[in-house]
Amino acid sequence: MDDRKFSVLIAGGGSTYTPGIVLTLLEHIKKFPLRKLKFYDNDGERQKKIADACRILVKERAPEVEFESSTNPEEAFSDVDFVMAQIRVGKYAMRSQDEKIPLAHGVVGQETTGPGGIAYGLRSIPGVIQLVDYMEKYSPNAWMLNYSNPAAIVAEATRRLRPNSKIINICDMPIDIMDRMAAILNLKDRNELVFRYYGLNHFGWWTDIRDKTGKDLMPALKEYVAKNGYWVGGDYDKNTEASWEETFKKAADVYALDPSTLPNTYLKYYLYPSWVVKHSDPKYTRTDEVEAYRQKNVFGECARIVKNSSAKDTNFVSDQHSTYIVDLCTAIAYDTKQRMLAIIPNEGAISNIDPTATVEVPCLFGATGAERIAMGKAATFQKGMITEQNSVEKLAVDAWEQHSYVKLWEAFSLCKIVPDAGVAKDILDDMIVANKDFWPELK
Ligand SMILES: NC(=O)c1ccc[n+]([C@@H]2O[C@H](COP(=O)([O-])OP(=O)(O)OC[C@H]3O[C@@H](n4cnc5c(N)ncnc54)[C@H](O)[C@@H]3O)[C@@H](O)[C@H]2O)c1
Ligand SMILES: O=P(O)(O)OC[C@H]1O[C@H](O[C@H]2[C@H](O)[C@@H](O)[C@@H](O)O[C@@H]2CO)[C@H](O)[C@@H](O)[C@@H]1O
Ligand SMILES: [Mn+2]
Repeated sequence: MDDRKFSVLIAGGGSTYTPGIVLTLLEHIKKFPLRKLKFYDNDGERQKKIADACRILVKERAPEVEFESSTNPEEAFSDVDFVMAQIRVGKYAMRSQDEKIPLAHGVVGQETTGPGGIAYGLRSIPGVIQLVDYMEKYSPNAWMLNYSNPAAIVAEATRRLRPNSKIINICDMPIDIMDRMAAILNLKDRNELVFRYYGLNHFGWWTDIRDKTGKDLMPALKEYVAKNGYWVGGDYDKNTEASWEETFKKAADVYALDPSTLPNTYLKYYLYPSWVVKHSDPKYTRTDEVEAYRQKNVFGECARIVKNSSAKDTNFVSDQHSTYIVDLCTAIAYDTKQRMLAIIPNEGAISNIDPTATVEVPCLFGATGAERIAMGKAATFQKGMITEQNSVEKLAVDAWEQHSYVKLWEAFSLCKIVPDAGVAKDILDDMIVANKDFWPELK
């Protein structure tokens, strides 16, 4: 370890994830030393509520760290080593539309999946590209870890539009599942697992999981997942919300389709769309839950901290999502070559998939970014699914680049969870109206 200290910018400072990330950064300050912590958001009012509380948190726990919060890109992006990007273009109001419009047509309504995910993608592309451009202008040596969703479409867009940028797109879903796997096996945490995984973001499979002695852990995990999915229960799941409980349990049915691998939970939307629609309330979707619980708790706790001028007794906790991000920064900063997942141009990592596909595979993280590890061939079932879904993601980016109605209609129609091109068109036409302030005008 040398004597460097880092300046970190959280872009999307007003996000519900911000306090958890700040807490994790402070808890890991010995491993990843900080000199500055900065927030940037284009909604100053929302960001201020989080920033006022985090300023107190930082002052109490690490007074040597400078804290700044700004809506001015030059101020925010100057003198920065790492940018953690977590914006939600259109905020929860638009996430709600992404979920409710498809459901009104009997189709899965989900943040990153199907028509909802595509709609969100077309909003996120310009937002994330703008962040990359700010970073390159004001701190050209910085790295961006982007987890603004839908990460698959955003990563395809940055691959095409900013191919040389120092942006790494990431997701915490496999992290959450691997921590569950460790709990199922009575191991300490995900770092005990040596794994092989391949697919697209929110669309992948583990093919091999071992402990550090090389012992195959797949048989025990499969036996458990076949009965319980990734649901651990008890203390482990005491704060898990009902909709996530349903998702973790449904992984048992997803697993049944290919007992040679273990699946990502998001595959439930593609493989059991009718079941998902049947279990959805078109008037009360995940956004309503998030607004009623996570957003309310986070902003409520921030207000409490500000009122008390103290965060000593805060109930904010560091979670898997933020420990993963700190692990990634540490690996890049100190060239540790830690093996973690990234969403990255394929270039042979999955040998029988288009080299220009944007895939999710294990990578070695170090000073030059993420180096993909070859995962071999996708099996027939996976190859078919990946090829179709990756084409959907590519068509969505084509549509945004070319302002093309037809490309977007093709993306909706090709998507596995949309029954036919007629339904696709009906959803698309409603979404064009809802997204008029965000999407390019389609020809
Ligand atoms: N990849 C992953 O695994 C993963 C995990 C968790 C969350 N996320 C993503 O993180 C993001 C934040 O989620 P959240 O639920 O906390 O949302 P949120 O709405 O609470 O926060 C997002 C913030 O982004 C700001 N914002 C929107 N557009 C912006 C722009 N163009 N420039 C600057 N700021 C902008 C908003 O004002 C808001 O404060 C979402 O994109 C979500 O999907 C990803
Ligand atoms: O519906 P939300 O907003 O609660 O979650 C959507 C996100 O879900 C995944 O991230 C989970 C993660 O798996 C879990 O461990 C914990 O950290 O919460 C995260 C958010 O709830 C998914 O990977 C993200 O891409 C989604 O945005
Ligand atoms: Mn994710």
